[in-house]
Amino acid sequence: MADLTEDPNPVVDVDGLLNNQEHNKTQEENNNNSNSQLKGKSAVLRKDREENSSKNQNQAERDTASVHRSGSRPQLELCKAAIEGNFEEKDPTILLPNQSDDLSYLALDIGGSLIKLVYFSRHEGQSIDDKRKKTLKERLDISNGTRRSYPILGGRLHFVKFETTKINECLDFIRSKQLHRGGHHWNAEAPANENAVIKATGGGAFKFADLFKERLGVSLDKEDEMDCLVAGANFLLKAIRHEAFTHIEGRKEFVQIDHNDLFPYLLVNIGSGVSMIKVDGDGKFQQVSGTNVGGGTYCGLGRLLTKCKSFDELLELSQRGDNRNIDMLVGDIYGGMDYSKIGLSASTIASSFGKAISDNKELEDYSPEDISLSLLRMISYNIGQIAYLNALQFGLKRIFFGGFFIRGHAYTMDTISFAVHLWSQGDAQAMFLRHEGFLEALGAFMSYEKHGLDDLMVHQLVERFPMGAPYTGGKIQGPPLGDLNEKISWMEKFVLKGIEITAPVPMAPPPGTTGLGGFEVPSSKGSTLRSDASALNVGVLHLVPTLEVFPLLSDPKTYEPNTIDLADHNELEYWFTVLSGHLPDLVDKAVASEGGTDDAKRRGDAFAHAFSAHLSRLIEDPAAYGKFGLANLLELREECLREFQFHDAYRSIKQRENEASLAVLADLFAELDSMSEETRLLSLIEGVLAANIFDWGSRACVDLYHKGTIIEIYRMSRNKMQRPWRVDDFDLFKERMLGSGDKKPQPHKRALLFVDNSGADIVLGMLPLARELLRHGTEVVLVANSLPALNDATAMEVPDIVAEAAKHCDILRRAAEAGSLLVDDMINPSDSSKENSSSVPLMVVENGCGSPCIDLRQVSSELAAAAKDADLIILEGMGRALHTNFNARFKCDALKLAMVKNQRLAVKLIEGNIYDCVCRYEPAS
Ligand SMILES: CC(C)(COP(=O)(O)O)[C@@H](O)C(=O)NCCC(=O)O
Ligand SMILES: [Mn+2]
Repeated sequence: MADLTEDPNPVVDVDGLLNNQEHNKTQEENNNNSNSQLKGKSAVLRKDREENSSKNQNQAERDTASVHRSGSRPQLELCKAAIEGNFEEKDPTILLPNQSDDLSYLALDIGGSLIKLVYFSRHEGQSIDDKRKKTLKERLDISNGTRRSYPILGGRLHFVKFETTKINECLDFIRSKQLHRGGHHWNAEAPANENAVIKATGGGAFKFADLFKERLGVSLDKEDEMDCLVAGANFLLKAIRHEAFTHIEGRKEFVQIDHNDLFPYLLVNIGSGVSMIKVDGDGKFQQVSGTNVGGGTYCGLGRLLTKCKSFDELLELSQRGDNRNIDMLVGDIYGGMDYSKIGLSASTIASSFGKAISDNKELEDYSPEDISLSLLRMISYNIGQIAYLNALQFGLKRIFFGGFFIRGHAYTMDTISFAVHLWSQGDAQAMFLRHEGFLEALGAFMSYEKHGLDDLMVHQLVERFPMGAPYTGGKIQGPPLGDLNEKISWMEKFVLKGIEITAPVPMAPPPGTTGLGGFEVPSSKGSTLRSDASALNVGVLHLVPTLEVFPLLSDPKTYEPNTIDLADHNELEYWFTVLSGHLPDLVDKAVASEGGTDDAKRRGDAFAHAFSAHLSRLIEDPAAYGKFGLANLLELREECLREFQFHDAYRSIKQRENEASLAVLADLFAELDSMSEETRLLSLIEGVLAANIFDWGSRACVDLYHKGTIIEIYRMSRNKMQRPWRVDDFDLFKERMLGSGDKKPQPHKRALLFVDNSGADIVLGMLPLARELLRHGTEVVLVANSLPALNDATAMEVPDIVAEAAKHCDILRRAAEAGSLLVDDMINPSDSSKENSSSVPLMVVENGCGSPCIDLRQVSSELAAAAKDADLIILEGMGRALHTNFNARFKCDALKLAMVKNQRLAVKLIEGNIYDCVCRYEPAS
């Protein structure tokens, strides 16, 4: 498509349709006027439409229902909420008398310095099974009863740490959440149990057993630490896609482990001492070696040598140290040169603390910082070396390191990695685990019977990062922020930091921690590798047994949803700046969607700070939340909105755009019907591409909306359509649809249409295309979001849109009836049964997500079921066809349609310009 203007970032002149007065209108005002403006102006589209406010009301109610149905967060019952105690208090307790308790289960790992908790929570009452859904289930042959129903499925796992010295806080936390009530009974209805038992491991399970009995009335059921360690590691490595990562020269790289090819491996657990365990399977392991030089040695020697009191203090010191002042390096021996013959660089440590032999200095003459770093490296290096030698001896390909010594500390991991690399001559790699600190607690949790956790597969787990969680994996801290008010006041306390991070200043790519093969000084890293900054965040694990891998992916193993890799620092920098720039507008929309009340404003501010804090955290460490692409970032924004109870920020915009578009739909149908089949197909695809311009997530488009009404912009966009598009496989698609010459091809059996935005996009773009497919005898399934994201149409909203559209079109009406879409709104129920049989059905399914993009490894079971008979998929919009899935290959024919509404993406992806279009057709592979 040609540029809308010559300027790649244009202010678009809508074909001279607008007068100056109109230029100043907002989109909302314009849309309200759209009906009258249409009259007589458009040759294509002409129709008045009555106001239908009762329908809007209906829609709003459905939206709310939608949130309850598949909302990914609990709804807080704030009625009669009250602050307990003094309002001026720093962290007042907020009582929520009407909040029903979550069902929760708990396991503990009580170590010498930290208590780790893993607990489960389930929120009830999330499913409404309406008539439409039931019919759909029958049609798609989705059964309910086959899954083994364990109590744990369908909830969340939370990971929390406390310092052991603050065990009272931990007990208060358990009590406040009633985590001790569930015990091992898995029964929500069970009354508080006199003989309740909590699974626990670690020395503290013995030491604090009486305290737990006294304070909470529960007994600790002690589990063996090593059993727990291995069970936790096995679960994580099998169930979390990117649990393991390498850490080389300051760079984390996530490793996808094939869970069928996990065993055997070496697990190195670095606590006070070090255990090395050969793991051969679930519950199958043996300790093969170890060393007494471990975390305790670092702490003990460090304390004697530096007067530091704690492990964290020591680590902090090491950040500012320079081990060259105390270690003897290869260069010291070789006059500054590398010992290249055996591959040792000048900066490699030849002898830890070796300089002290000849320096003729006393302990006080060395800085505690340098001592701490030398010690840390000495111990890490030694552990890495011994681990590798054991892996070699037992023929183990993989070595995973865990234990409290590591704590996500960059230099520790780099040093271990260096040792493994050096001594294996590059054959072996050290790997670390994101949930490293929680292995034993998770293992203790696994030791409850019949939890169902080990039946869960990778695609049934979704990790989310609600506020409060971001720091639980890094700095040790207390309870996560459980309720909304707590979160808001926490965010308010961060206002200063928030201002600082509203416009994140991207940093240069982090320099290597060690330099090539050696040990450079950490001071060169400035703040980029603070010990807490480099720690990985541990989110909340949502266990969603209904998620499935999309069955039409050619190769799910190699499938990567994200097109843009945020590991590329330039990309990260760009997209962070863009998303920060969107924030003020988004907050305005969100607050307005909730009536602009003071409460909504307060939540809006908190949301802005929370999302900025996420951005800031990710700028600091792009790997902090695991492997994170642009699609994850866009989803994080939606999740963050939901967290602050903005369930549908674009609700009214969507409604207005739907109405304006539906008003002209009949005319569009009439015009399309007057065309030849070939012209019509082209016009339909053009229509989809043109209408994809209605995207409230694109800065450029939003600026555009101030310039005209929906219909004006739609017409302008259509008029500018010029083939060839930047990616133009239309002819190929046409041939598949219409054949060439006299040969009529077999129509597709079933098409899945992944719809995108509300308004013109779905009404004037995708619905007419769906209608054409139906006309060809192809069943059509409209696939829409489960939860709102920007102005995307949701699966709850689409049936009403279809019902409205069906009023203007027999094809749609019959197909919708055949697909039982009109069960609630049957236009003429009496004649439906006969026609049902003669029409292919039109159906709607939810996709299982609430994001502008889609990761096809985790889709709803109804979409997976609908996919089984599908031989065509159409992915529409930038989020689903470009940001994600642009490179995805499918087992069936696939059409990817989108307008590129971002200049940088256009350059990067298609070497084109903003508003260029993509029509990529890929026959079944
Ligand atoms: C969020 C989106 C992917 C939604 O696009 P859509 O899928 O609706 O076509 C898109 O608006 C986007 O990439 N925005 C980037 C930010 C910008 O250009 O302002
Ligand atoms: Mn969209």
